[in-house]
Amino acid sequence: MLELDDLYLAGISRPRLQHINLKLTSNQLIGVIGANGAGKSSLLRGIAAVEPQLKGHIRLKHQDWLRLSHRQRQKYLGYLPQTEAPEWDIRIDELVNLSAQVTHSQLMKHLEKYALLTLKERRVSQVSGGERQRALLARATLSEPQLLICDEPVSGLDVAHQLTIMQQLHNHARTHGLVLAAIHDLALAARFCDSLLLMHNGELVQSGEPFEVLTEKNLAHCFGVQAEWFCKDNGVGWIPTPLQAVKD
Ligand SMILES: Nc1ncnc2c1ncn2[C@@H]1O[C@H](COP(=O)(O)OP(=O)(O)OP(=O)(O)O)[C@@H](O)[C@H]1O
Repeated sequence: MLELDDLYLAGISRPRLQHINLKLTSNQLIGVIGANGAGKSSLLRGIAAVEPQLKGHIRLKHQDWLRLSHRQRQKYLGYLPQTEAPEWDIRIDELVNLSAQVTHSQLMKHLEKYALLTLKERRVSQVSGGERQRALLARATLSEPQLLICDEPVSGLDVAHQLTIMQQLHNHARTHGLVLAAIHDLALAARFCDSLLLMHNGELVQSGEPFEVLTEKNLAHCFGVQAEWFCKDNGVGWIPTPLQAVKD
């Protein structure tokens, strides 16, 4: 469904993205992982076509994605940037329905799915950071996009909402297409994602099933930690330890 061919994005001291080649099939939830500054947002912004300096080729369903008009891309794309502070202090239901413009009953159903029904009449300035994050994700998914790109969709959410949102992203992938999400919580990524893309210094170090990627070697090289993993029922957890002693 999505093909990335030699993506490159220049940076200040080093390229933000280099030599990114990848083919992704539909109906998958793909987690993009890596340490701070690894290039996760750069990759997602590049695919969302909001990085004008990006070099290389992207094909979505065999179409030259970067050459489509903004309007043509909007038919396929839902994008939740890393930090989006809404420009207008509008009501939550207006914010969610800003781009898709669905019917009242469709909107209510969607607000319920994202636990926003009781907040729908509040203004953006009258909700918490996590509630606003849920509203922005609800906005990105309202048109049921075939390509959904979310930059840290669960950062700042409480644990119950993290689990709900990860399950919804998984369901979205199965029903509508491809979902790419940058995720810092590796246990959540391992539990819900079909595949992981591990970024380091602007390069794609490895892609594959979660525990093919979350190896001792990769965790040490890309995150500077060693890890002990444990699985119970359908949950996955880990205890990371820094490789270098923390200085006082
Ligand atoms: N506009 C920019 N111009 C030049 N370099 C940038 C720009 N934005 C980010 N960078 C640099 O590009 C590299 C990758 O940044 P990016 O935001 O993609 O990382 P990330 O993996 O998403 O990190 P984080 O987990 O901290 O959000 C970093 O070294 C960063 O300092």
